Amino acid sequence: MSLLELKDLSVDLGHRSVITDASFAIGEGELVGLIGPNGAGKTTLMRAALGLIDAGGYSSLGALSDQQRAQAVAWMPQERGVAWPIQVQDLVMLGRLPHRGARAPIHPSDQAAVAEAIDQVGLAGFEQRPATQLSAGERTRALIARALAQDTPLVMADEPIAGLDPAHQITTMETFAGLAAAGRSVMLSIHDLGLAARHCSRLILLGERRVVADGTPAQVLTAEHLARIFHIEAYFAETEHGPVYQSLRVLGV
Ligand SMILES: Nc1ncnc2c1ncn2[C@@H]1O[C@H](COP(=O)(O)OP(=O)(O)OP(=O)(O)O)[C@@H](O)[C@H]1O
Repeated sequence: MSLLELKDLSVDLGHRSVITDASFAIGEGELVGLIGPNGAGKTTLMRAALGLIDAGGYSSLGALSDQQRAQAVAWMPQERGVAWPIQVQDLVMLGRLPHRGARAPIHPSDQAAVAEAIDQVGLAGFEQRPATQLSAGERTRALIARALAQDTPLVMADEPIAGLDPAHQITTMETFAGLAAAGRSVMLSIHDLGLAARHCSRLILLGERRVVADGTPAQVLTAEHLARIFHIEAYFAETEHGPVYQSLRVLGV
């Protein structure tokens, strides 16, 4: 079953074409890394898929009501600001709103989902801390927890591991891989191609205003794609530790 289907999705911003004719589907059990240089259109593609900005073509999420969409997909935007001193447990509980409604009492299953999500991001003990008193990385993890607590078939996250320390980058990717193993799916934009290669089951490469490649890390992180789209040379190998990727040098410099 497709959790997201895009057909010929096209976006113009400021009278400029940003994405043309993006078509792909995300099924159950996938961890999809959306990669591409700065400005390639990763955020734009995800926001258009969610129906947050106008786009041509078709997104399967586009026709859903706000509540249906919030039950189908958890969205973690790139902005990490929390404007008021809400406690971490209450911030994460906001992820339960699509299921219980704003006025319904909190059910033990909501509390269990929140506690599990807080534990998954390593914030146990921070439940009553105001989110405004967290470090940037801790706040990012609280927002990941809010998306996890939403308990949706699909999670879409814009650079969720940016700013996290190495251990939390790995545990976050492992948490996402765990969701995929359980039949849910995650699509995240990501600049760390090493972690993308290691943890994602599939990569979608954006460049030249379109989907340039879509496949396994080995199929997408080819020398030709890296040179043409990222202007870099890199090392990539399937090893006993799994896929290993390292950017080496900028080409033409
Ligand atoms: N409101 C806007 N009006 C005009 N152009 C915009 C607008 N928002 C974004 N853009 C442009 O659209 C292009 C795609 O931006 P987008 O944020 O989707 O890229 P990205 O791949 O997510 O980049 P990054 O890796 O830097 O986060 C960029 O060239 C950007 O300058």
